[in-house]
Amino acid sequence: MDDGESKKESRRREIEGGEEEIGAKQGSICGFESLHSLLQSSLKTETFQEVSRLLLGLNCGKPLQQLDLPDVSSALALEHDFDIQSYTFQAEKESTREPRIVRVGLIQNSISLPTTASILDQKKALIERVKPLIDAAGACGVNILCLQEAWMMPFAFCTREKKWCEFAEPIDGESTRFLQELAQKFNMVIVNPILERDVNHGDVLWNTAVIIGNHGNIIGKHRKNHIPRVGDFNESTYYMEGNTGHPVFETVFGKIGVNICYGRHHPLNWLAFGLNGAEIVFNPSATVGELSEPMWPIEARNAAIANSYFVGSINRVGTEVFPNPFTSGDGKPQHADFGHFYGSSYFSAPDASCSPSLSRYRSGLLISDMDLNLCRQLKDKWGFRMTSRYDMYANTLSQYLDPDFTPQIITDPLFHKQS
Ligand SMILES: NC(=O)NCCC(=O)O
Repeated sequence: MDDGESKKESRRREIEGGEEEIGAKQGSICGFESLHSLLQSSLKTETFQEVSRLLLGLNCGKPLQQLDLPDVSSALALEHDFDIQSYTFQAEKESTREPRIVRVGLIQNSISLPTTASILDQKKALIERVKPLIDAAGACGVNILCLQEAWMMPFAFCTREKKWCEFAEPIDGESTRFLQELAQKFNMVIVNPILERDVNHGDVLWNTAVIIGNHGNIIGKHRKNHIPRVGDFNESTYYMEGNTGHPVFETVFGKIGVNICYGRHHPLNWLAFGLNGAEIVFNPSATVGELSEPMWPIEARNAAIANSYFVGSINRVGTEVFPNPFTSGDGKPQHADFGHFYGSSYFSAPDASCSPSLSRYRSGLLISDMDLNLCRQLKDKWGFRMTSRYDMYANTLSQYLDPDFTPQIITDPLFHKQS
């Protein structure tokens, strides 16, 4: 048994005998931070390589390479207890275009204070939690960074209590001002997902992503298009479906769009960002294991393939407990937490490759270099835009929207006779 194999064997024994340790790490997968680390530690090297090829795909015919990060970022990760990982997606060399390599970062985090702390203290603690992760991204030269959905608050929408509306802030509010400084300092585009208070339109609320340019300027905003009405996701009690369409923001580092959380279940939402020319679409999310975990590794990856762009998927981590128990009309006993937010942020590429995901229970920073030339290379290879038959679907959709629509069903003439 070589050294690597014996380490794996002893880890396996540790896991098999270590139920206590497993239970102690709430949110772990059999004691591991992620499915990837479980497989890596549990399988023989060659078996793991083959499993990875099938699960994560290949980029330019090779497994995804890891990036070297500066020591300062690893030191920050150690000091502030966060997961940090980095990869690089390559493209084929072209004769007429230089590579367009951009370094992209995703941040997932847990809340820092209990939900019973004062709102001001909770916000301050979240800023303090996220700051070292952004500093690490800055030290690594990240060009575009995206935070998780409504990162400046606990995901309190399960409760339906209106006191949480106090977390809302205008587009140029506290979190934007905090990030504007860092955007300028690190020459970084930052996507800031917030609960927005629209002060110019009667103080209404939205679930919004503010796009901050690398000079600290506000480039624009996008409001969540699809609002969930599933399980404890009672967000429709707080805000309505967005009214900003599918904007793509042309930044100095590339064209980006933001498909906020539940929008990832809607293929047309992904499509519209693609039609508007997005090269990277971020999916800042807040979702829990019981509800959506089997969907998580599929939907964004499928969108990246179908639309020939990169996707950065982010989910918060941890279990958030609220002062008053709630129910959500699903017959379940009243409860005071939302379930476990399973993190697992990851990148997907247009060539069907994807990165391993971040921890299932720790805050983390995922960094990836991506050559944006890969988008057009995949369009040329697969021709999805050319073969898409949009005219046919436009027709079907407009027929469907007619109140007198009848589905196009051709019934077997023998079917009714048989029954
Ligand atoms: N935040 C949010 O939209 N969550 C909905 C649940 C899901 O889409 O998995």
